[in-house]
Amino acid sequence: MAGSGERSRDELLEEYLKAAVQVTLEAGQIIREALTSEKRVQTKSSAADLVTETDQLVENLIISTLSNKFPSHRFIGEESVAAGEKCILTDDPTWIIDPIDGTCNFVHGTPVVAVSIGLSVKKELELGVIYSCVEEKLYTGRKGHGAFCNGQKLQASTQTDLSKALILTELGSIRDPVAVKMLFNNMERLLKVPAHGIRIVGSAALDLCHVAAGDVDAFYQFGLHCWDMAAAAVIVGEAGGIMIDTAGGPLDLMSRRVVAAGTLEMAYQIVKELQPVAYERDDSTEDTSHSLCK
Ligand SMILES: O=P([O-])([O-])O[C@@H]1[C@@H](O)[C@H](O)[C@@H](O)[C@H](O)[C@@H]1O
Ligand SMILES: [Mg+2]
Ligand SMILES: [Mg+2]
Repeated sequence: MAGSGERSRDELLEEYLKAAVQVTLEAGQIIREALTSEKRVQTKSSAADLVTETDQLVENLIISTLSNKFPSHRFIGEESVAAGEKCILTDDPTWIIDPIDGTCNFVHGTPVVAVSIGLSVKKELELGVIYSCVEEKLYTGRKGHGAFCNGQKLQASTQTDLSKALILTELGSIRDPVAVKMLFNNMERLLKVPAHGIRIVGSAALDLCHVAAGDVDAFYQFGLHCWDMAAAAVIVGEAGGIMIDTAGGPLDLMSRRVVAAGTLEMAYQIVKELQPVAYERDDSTEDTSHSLCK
């Protein structure tokens, strides 16, 4: 039990959640105000993998704010990794940050953009905050304490039949013809079941918030990153949903692939239909660029 001077683990996690919410709302306002302004756009792993000065500014704001409050914490940020920082998870409290999820939407002024901040402690995802900046919907989840959207408790879908499912996915920023063909093949296989429908909104984090809210039945993607999934893994789990690997095993945060659903039965039916698209892991240190999608 913590002494009177020390805070309990529960109190610390509450403090971490509060700090994440505060900086997320601040970041969301910056993004909302910049949505329709002139942007300096650069590309990363492909001509469709975009980054703007707002992504970088927001990530710096989040990291500087949280590291000032919690100097012993570590950070995995999408744009810091793009600038060469390592994407390695240790036992230390680690914030996993996507400053703008939906940057392509942001570049085009499409109002489907989010900030996503997850926290891992001893390699366990403990809390997540995702802010849909234009809708002003704040999704939060803390392990063992439920998931909420603007304070309303979230409950994932109870649908167990793939032929009655509305599914979300994302195509990512890969434009290699073979990989694109494989991505469409997966959609075709699901539509042949037939699933009710497939939708693409351009933000994996917001897709996963829809799974947590129960207004879609499932989401899957090959090619997303740990920062797209970290916060959402807590929010979906706390809403009674499930996030697993596309091969059916437990979620592997660094694997670049995921199936999320309101029920395990739904997730397994999707796993059965999917053909794998191999991407280089987020934490990969070998040079596998010749054989895997980036
Ligand atoms: O880059 P970003 O906007 O943070 O994240 C986006 C992901 O949320 C989405 O799943 C993927 O399809 C896009 O290519 C992009 O990676
Ligand atoms: Mg993202
Ligand atoms: Mg991003």
